[in-house]
Amino acid sequence: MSSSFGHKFKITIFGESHGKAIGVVLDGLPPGIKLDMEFIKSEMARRSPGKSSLSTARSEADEVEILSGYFNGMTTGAPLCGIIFNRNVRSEDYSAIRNLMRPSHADYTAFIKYDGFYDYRGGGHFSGRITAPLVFAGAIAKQILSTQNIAVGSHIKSIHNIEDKSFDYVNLKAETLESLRYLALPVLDKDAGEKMEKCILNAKEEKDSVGGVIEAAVVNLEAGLGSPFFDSVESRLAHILFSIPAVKGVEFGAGFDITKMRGFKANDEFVIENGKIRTSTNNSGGIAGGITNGMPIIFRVAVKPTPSISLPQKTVDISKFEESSICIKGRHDPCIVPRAVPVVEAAASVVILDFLLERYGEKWIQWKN
Ligand SMILES: Cc1cc2nc3c(=O)[nH]c(=O)nc-3n(C[C@H](O)[C@H](O)[C@H](O)COP(=O)(O)O)c2cc1C
Ligand SMILES: C=C(O[C@@H]1CC(C(=O)O)=C[C@@H](OP(=O)(O)O)[C@H]1O)C(=O)O
Repeated sequence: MSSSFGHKFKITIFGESHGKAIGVVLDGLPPGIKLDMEFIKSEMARRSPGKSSLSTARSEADEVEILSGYFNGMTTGAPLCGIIFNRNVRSEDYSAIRNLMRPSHADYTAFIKYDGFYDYRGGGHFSGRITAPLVFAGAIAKQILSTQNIAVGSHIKSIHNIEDKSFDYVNLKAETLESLRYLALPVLDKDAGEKMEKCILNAKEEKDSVGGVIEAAVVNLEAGLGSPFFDSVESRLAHILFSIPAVKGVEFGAGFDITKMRGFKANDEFVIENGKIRTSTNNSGGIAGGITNGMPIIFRVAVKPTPSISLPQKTVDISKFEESSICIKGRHDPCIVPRAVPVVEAAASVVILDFLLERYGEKWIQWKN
C-alpha cells in the first residue's frame, strides 16, 4: 500500500471504515504551533457523515484524539498522531454482499490485489471515511497557512447538470472563500444551490446517486513555488486530489476549455498593479511552468456519482465465478460532492504547506514573522 504522501510535510493515513479507528501521522510539522482546536473541530464537522438528508445516515462525531507530538498546547516537532474511533459501524450491511462485487466500488480490484484478504466491511481502507484523517491534517495545514494570510477554499461548481457561477479567477478574495465555509451547500448562486439540493434528494428517492464538480482556490500565495518537471504545483496537487476516493478528473485554470481558445485569448497578459506584477486574466490558474505566479491558484475536481446505489445492478459472485445481480442495502451518500468539499481543501492545504516548508524550512513561520 502507499499510504504516505509529502516531502517536508509528510502525512501517513491508516485504518479501515469498520475497524477500531482511523487516523494520521503528521511528520515535519513545525514546532511551537498552537493548534486551534475549535477550527479543527469545525473542519471535521464540515465533512463528518450523518448530519443531513444529503448525506449517508451513518453518524460519526469524528472527534480526533491526539496521541503524540503535542505538548503544553503546542506542536513539539515530533510526529503528531491523531486518531478517530469508529463508533457507528453496521458491518452486517456488508455480510450479504460479501462475494458480490459492487459495480465501480473497489471490491473487485481490492479482491484481486490483496488475494481476498482485504477488509471489505464498509469499503475498508478504500472508504471515503479515510478522508476524515486527511481533513484533520488539512485543518492544521490550513491554520498554519492562514497565519501568512494564505486562504484555501472552494464551492460546488456543479451537481449533475446544475451549474453554479464560477469564481472570479483574477480578483478572488480570502473573504469570499471564508464565507463559503459556513454553507451546507457552498455555492455562489443561492438558486443553483436550491436546485442542487432537489437534484440530490431526487436521485436518493430513486435509489440512485449523482456526482459533480468542486471548484477550489488558493489565494494570497507568493510567486515562485513548485519545481519542474515532476514536482510542478499541478503534478503534486493532482497527485493528492486523485488519491481522494471517487475523484475522476482534475483541471487547472480554464482547464480543458483552454483548448477551445486561440493563443491571444488564452494568454494571461502581464500588468503592474499597485507596484505588483499580476496578470489581467488567469486562464493558467495561477501556475506557469509548474511554478506559482502569484495569481490565485484555481482548480476543479470531478467527483463521480456514489457507486453504492440500491437500484438492482449486474455483477459477479466472486466465490462462484458466475454472473449475478446486486441490490445494495445500507447507508450511503446519495452524492459525495458536499462532503468532499472540505476534503479537497484539506488536500490542497497539505500540498501548499509542503511546498512552503520545502522552500523555507520549518522555521519559515518564525522567519516570515
Ligand atoms: C467523502 C466521501 C464519501 C463517500 N461516500 C461513499 C458512500 O457512501 N458509498 C460509496 O459507495 N462510496 C462512497 N465514496 C466513494 C468510494 O469510497 C469510492 O468510489 C471507492 O472507494 C472507489 O474508488 P474510486 O471511485 O476512486 O475508484 C465516498 C467518497 C468520499 C471521498
Ligand atoms: C462513514 C463515512 O462514509 C462512508 C463512506 C463509504 C464508502 O464506501 O466510501 C460507505 C459508507 O460506509 P458505511 O456503509 O459504513 O456507512 C459511508 O457511510 C465517512 O465518510 O465518514
